[in-house]
Amino acid sequence: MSTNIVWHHTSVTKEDRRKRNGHHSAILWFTGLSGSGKSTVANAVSRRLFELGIQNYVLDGDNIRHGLNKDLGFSAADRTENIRRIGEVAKLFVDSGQFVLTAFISPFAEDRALVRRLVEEDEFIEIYVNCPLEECEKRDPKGLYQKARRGEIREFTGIDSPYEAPEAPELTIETHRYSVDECAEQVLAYLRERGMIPAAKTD
Ligand SMILES: Nc1ncnc2c1ncn2[C@@H]1O[C@H](COP(=O)(O)OS(=O)(=O)O)[C@@H](OP(=O)(O)O)[C@H]1O
Ligand SMILES: Nc1ncnc2c1ncn2[C@@H]1O[C@H](COP(=O)(O)OP(=O)(O)O)[C@@H](O)[C@H]1O
Repeated sequence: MSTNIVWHHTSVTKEDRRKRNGHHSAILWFTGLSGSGKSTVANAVSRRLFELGIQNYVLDGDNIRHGLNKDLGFSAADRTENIRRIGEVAKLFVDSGQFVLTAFISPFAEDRALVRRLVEEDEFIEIYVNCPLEECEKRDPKGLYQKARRGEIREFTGIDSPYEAPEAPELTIETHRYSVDECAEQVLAYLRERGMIPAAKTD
C-alpha cells in the first residue's frame, strides 16, 4: 500500500475539457462472452463517434493483455485485477473529457460493480453484448472455443469458467439478431437520448 501520498489537483478540470469538446465523457463498458462482438461493435461505435468529432478511445482485451496487463492470466483473481486496472485507466480517460469504450469479457458482476463505483453515476454505461454461447462458438473467430473444447485451454469463459450476465445494464445489444451497423446505431441512439452527445443533424 502507498503511504504519504497526496492527491494533486489539476489546473484543467474535467468540466473544462467537456466544455471545450462540447460533449459528455463516460465509460462505455461492453461485456459479454468471447466472440459475442464486443470488439467489433466497440470499434464501429468508435468510428462513428470519431466521424462526429467526438473524442473517444477503445481499450481492448487482447491489446491490454499484451502490455499493461501482460503479467495476468485467466484465474478468477487475475481477471479481477485485470478489470480493476482497466477501470482505473478508464477513469483517467473520463477525466480527460473523452468517451472510453472498453471491450473485456469482465465475467464477474462484482468486478463490473467496482468499476461503476469508481466514477460518477452518469459516467458508467454498461452494455451487455448478448449473444448465445452456441452462436459465439459457431463464430469462434480465434479458434479458441475449439481449443477449449479439446481441453487445450483451461478456464475458458462459458466452457469451464463462469460468465455472470448483467442484471440491469444500461443497454443490451443482441448481436445474433442485429447487424454490426444496427448494434452500433443502438449505442449512438442511447447516447443521444441521454444527451451525452449532440442530437443527429436532420438536414
Ligand atoms: N481462458 C480464457 N477465457 C477467456 N478468454 C480467453 C482465455 N484465454 C485467452 N482468452 C482470450 O483473451 C480474451 C479475454 O480477455 P479479457 O481481458 O477480456 O478477459 S477478462 O475480462 O479478464 O475475463 C478473449 O478475447 P475476446 O474473444 O476478445 O473476448 C480471448 O481471446
Ligand atoms: N452483429 C454483430 N455484431 C458484432 N459482431 C458480429 C455481428 N455479427 C457477426 N459478428 C462477428 O462476430 C465476431 C465477433 O468477434 P469480436 O468482435 O472479436 O468479439 P469479442 O470482442 O466479443 O470477442 C466477429 O467475427 C464479427 O464479424
